[in-house]
Amino acid sequence: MVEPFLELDSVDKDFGSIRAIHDLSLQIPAGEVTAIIGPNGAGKTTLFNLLTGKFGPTAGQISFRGERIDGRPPHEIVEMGLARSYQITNFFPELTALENVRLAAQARYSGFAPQNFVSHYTDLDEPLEIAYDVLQRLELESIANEVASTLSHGQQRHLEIGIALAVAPDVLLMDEPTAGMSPDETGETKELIQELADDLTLVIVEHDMEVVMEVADNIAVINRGSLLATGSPQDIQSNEAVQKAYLGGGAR
Ligand SMILES: Nc1ncnc2c1ncn2[C@@H]1O[C@H](COP(=O)(O)OP(=O)(O)OP(=O)(O)O)[C@@H](O)[C@H]1O
Repeated sequence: MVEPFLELDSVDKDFGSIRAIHDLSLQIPAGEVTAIIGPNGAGKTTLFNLLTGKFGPTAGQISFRGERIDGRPPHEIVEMGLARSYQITNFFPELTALENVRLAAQARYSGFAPQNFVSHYTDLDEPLEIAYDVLQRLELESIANEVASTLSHGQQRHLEIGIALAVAPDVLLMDEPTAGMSPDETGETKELIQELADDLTLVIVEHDMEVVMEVADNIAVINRGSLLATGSPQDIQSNEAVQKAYLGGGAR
Protein backbone atom coordinates (compact mmCIF):
# COMPACT_ATOMS: atom_id res chain seq x y z
CA MET A 1 0.00 0.00 0.00
CA VAL A 2 1.24 3.51 -0.80
CA GLU A 3 1.61 5.52 2.40
CA PRO A 4 -0.53 8.68 2.38
CA PHE A 5 1.67 11.77 2.11
CA LEU A 6 -0.02 14.97 3.23
CA GLU A 7 -3.59 14.40 4.23
CA LEU A 8 -6.54 16.25 5.75
CA ASP A 9 -9.32 14.15 7.16
CA SER A 10 -12.74 15.74 7.89
CA VAL A 11 -11.18 19.03 9.01
CA ASP A 12 -13.26 21.93 10.38
CA LYS A 13 -11.87 25.32 11.40
CA ASP A 14 -14.09 27.80 13.16
CA PHE A 15 -13.32 31.43 14.00
CA GLY A 16 -16.03 32.21 16.53
CA SER A 17 -19.26 31.69 14.65
CA ILE A 18 -17.55 31.61 11.22
CA ARG A 19 -16.79 28.14 9.87
CA ALA A 20 -13.83 28.92 7.59
CA ILE A 21 -13.16 25.24 6.76
CA HIS A 22 -15.95 22.70 6.73
CA ASP A 23 -15.49 18.92 6.66
CA LEU A 24 -12.49 19.14 4.36
CA SER A 25 -10.80 15.90 3.34
CA LEU A 26 -7.93 16.16 0.90
CA GLN A 27 -4.93 14.07 -0.08
CA ILE A 28 -1.89 15.84 -1.44
CA PRO A 29 0.40 13.47 -3.35
CA ALA A 30 4.18 13.38 -3.00
CA GLY A 31 6.39 14.73 -5.76
CA GLU A 32 3.71 16.73 -7.55
CA VAL A 33 2.49 20.32 -7.76
CA THR A 34 -0.92 20.75 -6.17
CA ALA A 35 -2.67 24.09 -6.56
CA ILE A 36 -5.36 25.18 -4.12
CA ILE A 37 -7.76 27.58 -5.78
CA GLY A 38 -11.12 29.12 -4.95
CA PRO A 39 -12.97 32.43 -4.79
CA ASN A 40 -12.04 35.14 -2.26
CA GLY A 41 -12.76 34.08 1.30
CA ALA A 42 -13.03 30.41 0.30
CA GLY A 43 -10.62 29.32 3.05
CA LYS A 44 -7.35 28.85 1.16
CA THR A 45 -5.16 30.84 3.55
CA THR A 46 -6.85 29.17 6.51
CA LEU A 47 -6.00 25.80 4.97
CA PHE A 48 -2.33 26.85 4.71
CA ASN A 49 -2.40 28.08 8.29
CA LEU A 50 -3.72 24.69 9.37
CA LEU A 51 -1.04 22.82 7.42
CA THR A 52 1.76 24.91 8.94
CA GLY A 53 0.47 24.73 12.50
CA LYS A 54 -0.40 28.42 12.82
CA PHE A 55 -3.88 27.26 13.77
CA GLY A 56 -5.12 23.93 15.03
CA PRO A 57 -8.29 22.49 13.50
CA THR A 58 -11.55 22.70 15.43
CA ALA A 59 -12.23 19.11 14.36
CA GLY A 60 -10.61 16.48 12.17
CA GLN A 61 -7.01 15.40 11.63
CA ILE A 62 -4.05 16.45 9.53
CA SER A 63 -1.20 14.04 8.91
CA PHE A 64 2.12 14.07 7.11
CA ARG A 65 3.67 10.72 6.14
CA GLY A 66 1.25 9.00 8.44
CA GLU A 67 2.07 11.16 11.49
CA ARG A 68 -0.41 13.60 13.01
CA ILE A 69 0.72 17.21 12.64
CA ASP A 70 -2.39 19.02 13.85
CA GLY A 71 -1.75 20.41 17.31
CA ARG A 72 2.01 20.61 16.77
CA PRO A 73 3.74 24.00 16.92
CA PRO A 74 4.92 25.46 13.58
CA HIS A 75 8.63 24.87 14.24
CA GLU A 76 8.04 21.14 14.75
CA ILE A 77 6.16 20.97 11.46
CA VAL A 78 9.05 22.71 9.68
CA GLU A 79 11.42 20.21 11.30
CA MET A 80 9.32 17.38 9.87
CA GLY A 81 9.89 18.78 6.37
CA LEU A 82 7.06 21.20 5.62
CA ALA A 83 8.13 24.79 4.93
CA ARG A 84 6.18 27.81 3.78
CA SER A 85 6.91 30.92 1.79
CA TYR A 86 4.63 33.83 2.50
CA GLN A 87 2.16 35.99 0.59
CA ILE A 88 3.35 39.03 2.50
CA THR A 89 7.07 39.69 2.49
CA ASN A 90 8.51 38.03 5.54
CA PHE A 91 12.25 38.56 6.03
CA PHE A 92 14.63 40.75 8.00
CA PRO A 93 14.61 43.92 5.88
CA GLU A 94 17.86 45.34 7.27
CA LEU A 95 19.88 42.16 6.66
CA THR A 96 21.36 41.20 3.30
CA ALA A 97 19.80 38.52 1.10
CA LEU A 98 22.62 36.15 2.05
CA GLU A 99 22.24 36.78 5.78
CA ASN A 100 18.49 36.17 5.57
CA VAL A 101 18.96 32.81 3.89
CA ARG A 102 21.87 31.92 6.16
CA LEU A 103 19.74 32.48 9.26
CA ALA A 104 17.18 30.04 7.95
CA ALA A 105 19.88 27.52 6.96
CA GLN A 106 21.38 27.80 10.42
CA ALA A 107 18.13 26.59 11.96
CA ARG A 108 18.97 23.17 10.51
CA TYR A 109 21.85 23.03 13.00
CA SER A 110 20.58 25.04 15.94
CA GLY A 111 16.95 23.82 15.87
CA PHE A 112 13.80 25.45 14.61
CA ALA A 113 12.34 26.70 17.89
CA PRO A 114 12.05 30.52 17.82
CA GLN A 115 14.48 30.99 20.73
CA ASN A 116 17.23 29.16 18.78
CA PHE A 117 16.65 30.87 15.51
CA VAL A 118 18.86 33.92 15.89
CA SER A 119 21.41 32.51 18.31
CA HIS A 120 25.04 31.60 17.46
CA TYR A 121 24.63 33.59 14.32
CA THR A 122 28.17 33.28 12.98
CA ASP A 123 29.08 29.88 14.43
CA LEU A 124 29.05 27.62 11.39
CA ASP A 125 30.38 27.61 7.84
CA GLU A 126 27.86 25.11 6.46
CA PRO A 127 24.87 27.44 6.68
CA LEU A 128 26.80 29.97 4.62
CA GLU A 129 27.49 27.40 1.92
CA ILE A 130 23.86 26.32 1.92
CA ALA A 131 22.80 29.96 1.64
CA TYR A 132 25.06 30.52 -1.39
CA ASP A 133 23.71 27.36 -3.05
CA VAL A 134 20.12 28.45 -2.46
CA LEU A 135 20.75 31.95 -3.83
CA GLN A 136 22.40 30.41 -6.88
CA ARG A 137 19.42 28.14 -7.46
CA LEU A 138 17.17 31.21 -7.36
CA GLU A 139 19.55 33.19 -9.58
CA LEU A 140 19.94 35.72 -6.78
CA GLU A 141 23.70 35.30 -6.25
CA SER A 142 24.42 38.70 -7.81
CA ILE A 143 22.41 40.44 -5.07
CA ALA A 144 23.65 38.23 -2.21
CA ASN A 145 25.19 41.15 -0.34
CA GLU A 146 22.42 43.65 -0.93
CA VAL A 147 20.17 44.64 1.93
CA ALA A 148 16.81 42.89 1.55
CA SER A 149 14.72 46.06 1.83
CA THR A 150 16.43 47.50 -1.27
CA LEU A 151 15.55 44.56 -3.56
CA SER A 152 12.77 44.66 -6.15
CA HIS A 153 9.42 43.12 -5.22
CA GLY A 154 10.11 40.09 -7.41
CA GLN A 155 13.55 39.56 -5.85
CA GLN A 156 12.08 39.88 -2.36
CA ARG A 157 9.45 37.24 -3.12
CA HIS A 158 12.13 34.91 -4.48
CA LEU A 159 14.25 35.60 -1.41
CA GLU A 160 11.34 34.38 0.70
CA ILE A 161 11.28 31.20 -1.30
CA GLY A 162 15.02 30.95 -0.62
CA ILE A 163 14.44 31.31 3.12
CA ALA A 164 11.98 28.41 2.95
CA LEU A 165 14.34 26.32 0.79
CA ALA A 166 17.24 26.86 3.18
CA VAL A 167 15.66 24.53 5.72
CA ALA A 168 15.74 21.71 3.11
CA PRO A 169 12.03 20.94 3.12
CA ASP A 170 10.33 18.01 1.39
CA VAL A 171 7.16 20.04 0.91
CA LEU A 172 7.09 23.74 0.07
CA LEU A 173 3.83 25.61 0.61
CA MET A 174 3.74 28.74 -1.53
CA ASP A 175 1.19 31.41 -0.69
CA GLU A 176 0.38 33.40 -3.85
CA PRO A 177 3.90 33.25 -5.28
CA THR A 178 3.15 35.68 -8.13
CA ALA A 179 1.06 38.22 -6.17
CA GLY A 180 1.97 41.81 -7.06
CA MET A 181 4.48 40.76 -9.73
CA SER A 182 5.02 42.27 -13.16
CA PRO A 183 4.41 39.98 -16.17
CA ASP A 184 8.18 39.38 -16.48
CA GLU A 185 8.53 38.53 -12.79
CA THR A 186 5.49 36.24 -13.04
CA GLY A 187 7.12 34.43 -15.98
CA GLU A 188 10.36 33.99 -14.02
CA THR A 189 8.43 32.71 -11.00
CA LYS A 190 6.55 30.23 -13.15
CA GLU A 191 9.88 28.86 -14.39
CA LEU A 192 11.23 28.76 -10.87
CA ILE A 193 8.19 26.77 -9.67
CA GLN A 194 8.69 24.30 -12.50
CA GLU A 195 12.35 23.95 -11.60
CA LEU A 196 11.60 23.48 -7.87
CA ALA A 197 9.00 20.84 -8.74
CA ASP A 198 11.80 18.57 -9.97
CA ASP A 199 12.73 17.60 -6.43
CA LEU A 200 10.07 18.99 -4.09
CA THR A 201 6.39 18.48 -3.42
CA LEU A 202 4.76 21.87 -3.96
CA VAL A 203 1.43 23.13 -2.67
CA ILE A 204 0.48 26.49 -4.12
CA VAL A 205 -2.30 28.95 -3.42
CA GLU A 206 -2.46 31.14 -6.49
CA HIS A 207 -5.01 33.48 -8.05
CA ASP A 208 -3.35 33.74 -11.47
CA MET A 209 -5.15 30.98 -13.38
CA GLU A 210 -2.65 31.04 -16.23
CA VAL A 211 0.11 30.21 -13.77
CA VAL A 212 -2.02 27.54 -12.07
CA MET A 213 -2.96 25.83 -15.32
CA GLU A 214 0.67 25.75 -16.45
CA VAL A 215 2.41 24.57 -13.29
CA ALA A 216 -0.12 22.37 -11.48
CA ASP A 217 -0.36 18.60 -11.79
CA ASN A 218 -3.46 18.59 -9.57
CA ILE A 219 -5.90 21.26 -8.54
CA ALA A 220 -8.13 21.30 -5.47
CA VAL A 221 -10.95 23.83 -5.60
CA ILE A 222 -12.22 25.14 -2.27
CA ASN A 223 -15.50 27.00 -2.04
CA ARG A 224 -16.98 28.34 1.22
CA GLY A 225 -14.58 26.20 3.21
CA SER A 226 -15.46 22.92 1.51
CA LEU A 227 -13.84 20.92 -1.25
CA LEU A 228 -15.72 21.58 -4.47
CA ALA A 229 -13.60 19.55 -6.90
CA THR A 230 -10.21 17.96 -7.44
CA GLY A 231 -8.60 16.96 -10.70
CA SER A 232 -6.12 17.78 -13.42
CA PRO A 233 -6.05 21.32 -14.85
CA GLN A 234 -8.10 20.03 -17.81
CA ASP A 235 -10.72 18.45 -15.51
CA ILE A 236 -11.04 21.63 -13.48
CA GLN A 237 -11.28 23.93 -16.49
CA SER A 238 -14.24 22.00 -17.82
CA ASN A 239 -15.97 21.52 -14.44
CA GLU A 240 -19.33 23.31 -14.41
CA ALA A 241 -19.60 23.55 -10.62
CA VAL A 242 -16.20 25.26 -10.54
CA GLN A 243 -17.17 27.74 -13.24
CA LYS A 244 -20.37 28.53 -11.37
CA ALA A 245 -18.56 29.05 -8.05
CA TYR A 246 -16.11 31.43 -9.69
CA LEU A 247 -18.75 33.43 -11.53
CA GLY A 248 -20.87 33.68 -8.41
CA GLY A 249 -17.99 34.04 -5.97
CA GLY A 250 -16.11 36.97 -7.51
CA ALA A 251 -12.75 35.25 -7.94
CA ARG A 252 -9.95 37.54 -8.98
N1 LIG B 1 -8.01 34.85 11.97
C1 LIG B 1 -9.29 34.90 11.55
N2 LIG B 1 -10.28 35.32 12.36
C2 LIG B 1 -11.55 35.37 11.96
N3 LIG B 1 -11.97 35.01 10.73
C3 LIG B 1 -11.06 34.58 9.87
C4 LIG B 1 -9.65 34.51 10.21
N4 LIG B 1 -8.97 34.04 9.14
C5 LIG B 1 -9.89 33.83 8.16
N5 LIG B 1 -11.12 34.15 8.60
C6 LIG B 1 -12.39 34.02 7.83
O1 LIG B 1 -12.37 32.73 7.27
C7 LIG B 1 -12.89 32.75 5.95
C8 LIG B 1 -11.84 32.22 4.98
O2 LIG B 1 -10.78 33.16 4.87
P1 LIG B 1 -9.40 32.86 4.12
O3 LIG B 1 -8.54 34.06 4.33
O4 LIG B 1 -8.89 31.55 4.54
O5 LIG B 1 -9.90 32.80 2.60
P2 LIG B 1 -9.02 32.82 1.27
O6 LIG B 1 -9.60 31.79 0.38
O7 LIG B 1 -7.59 32.72 1.61
O8 LIG B 1 -9.34 34.27 0.71
P3 LIG B 1 -8.47 35.21 -0.28
O9 LIG B 1 -8.49 34.55 -1.62
O10 LIG B 1 -9.26 36.48 -0.30
O11 LIG B 1 -7.11 35.36 0.32
C9 LIG B 1 -13.30 34.19 5.68
O12 LIG B 1 -14.67 34.32 5.96
C10 LIG B 1 -12.45 34.97 6.64
O13 LIG B 1 -13.07 36.18 6.99
